[in-house]
Amino acid sequence: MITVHNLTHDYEGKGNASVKDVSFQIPEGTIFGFLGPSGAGKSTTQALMTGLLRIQQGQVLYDGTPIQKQHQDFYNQIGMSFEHPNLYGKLTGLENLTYFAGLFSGGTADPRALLDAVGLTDAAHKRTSAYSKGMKQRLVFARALVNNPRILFLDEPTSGLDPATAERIKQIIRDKRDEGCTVFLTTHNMQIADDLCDTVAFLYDGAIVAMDAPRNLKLQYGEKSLVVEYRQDPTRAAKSSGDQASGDQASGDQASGDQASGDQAEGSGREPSTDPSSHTPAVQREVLFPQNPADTRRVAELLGSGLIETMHSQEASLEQIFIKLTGRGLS
Ligand SMILES: Nc1ncnc2c1ncn2[C@@H]1O[C@H](COP(=O)(O)OP(=O)(O)OP(=O)(O)O)[C@@H](O)[C@H]1O
Repeated sequence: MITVHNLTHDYEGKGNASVKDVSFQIPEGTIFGFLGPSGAGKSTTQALMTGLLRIQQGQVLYDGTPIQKQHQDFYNQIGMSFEHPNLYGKLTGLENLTYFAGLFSGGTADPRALLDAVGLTDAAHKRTSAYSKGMKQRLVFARALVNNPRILFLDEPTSGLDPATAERIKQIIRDKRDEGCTVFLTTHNMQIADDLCDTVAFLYDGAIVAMDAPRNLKLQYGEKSLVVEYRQDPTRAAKSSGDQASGDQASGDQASGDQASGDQAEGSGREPSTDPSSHTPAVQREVLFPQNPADTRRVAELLGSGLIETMHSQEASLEQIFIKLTGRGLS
């Protein structure tokens, strides 16, 4: 269990603290997401938790023991990956990992297996100065795992990665958690947090403004919305079906109009989404909030129109909740 208790840090001692009375607990074998915009105090908190910064006020305890009293062996048990890769550019990926593994006194993971896990086998013998940003990012992530850590500190582990690679890294993080590793993950990315974290804390201007499981935050602060897809134009719909009933072909204008908008519509639902040859009218999409009286009237109106194609409820995203609580987004 990691316990952070009333942590406050003022770099310049001028009363404008970067971290303000921050407290949380992270049970073993869980993923804790620390979310906040740039300058919120995430890195400062992480530096205090890992002993990189001296604690001025408050406590950081690992299984009840303050970090200041941890034995040197404590550092054999933690892994850290930073957003900005710090690698030896003249060494290959494999050499970087092998060198790093040699710094730990406990058992370490096989560097080749780690390279394989993050998709860098083919680049194992390439100097890291020639790696792309994403490759460096993956190597730094692999390096954080080299000492089979019990606690992982991850800073934006998937930023700049393509979706498939990001998914691969996310799965490794989940696997580590399932093996009992405790993960402290700092990010701006609410989707990653939602996908991975057991608990998230929203940090804003040095203070925690909300903290809970993503699902609970959505239940507590999130406003559900209704996504309604409906046929756009009843007169066109009537005309079109009338034409069909009478055996007429649609006019050139009608057909080309549907074609143009139908092309835009594939998958989005915002624009017409029909086969132009079917004469089915265009489909529009609206997001409505039932707690808003005007939106409730609109839902009733659409229901009464008989034009609705689909309707489903949608949960608020963590990003929307963060904006609701702080008045600003994460980027
Ligand atoms: N060494 C330092 N000296 C003085 N102020 C600092 C120092 N490091 C950070 N700060 C200030 O502390 C505040 C929090 O910074 P911190 O780097 O912890 O934020 P962050 O949430 O990690 O931001 P980012 O997402 O951009 O990394 C900022 O106002 C920053 O300017």
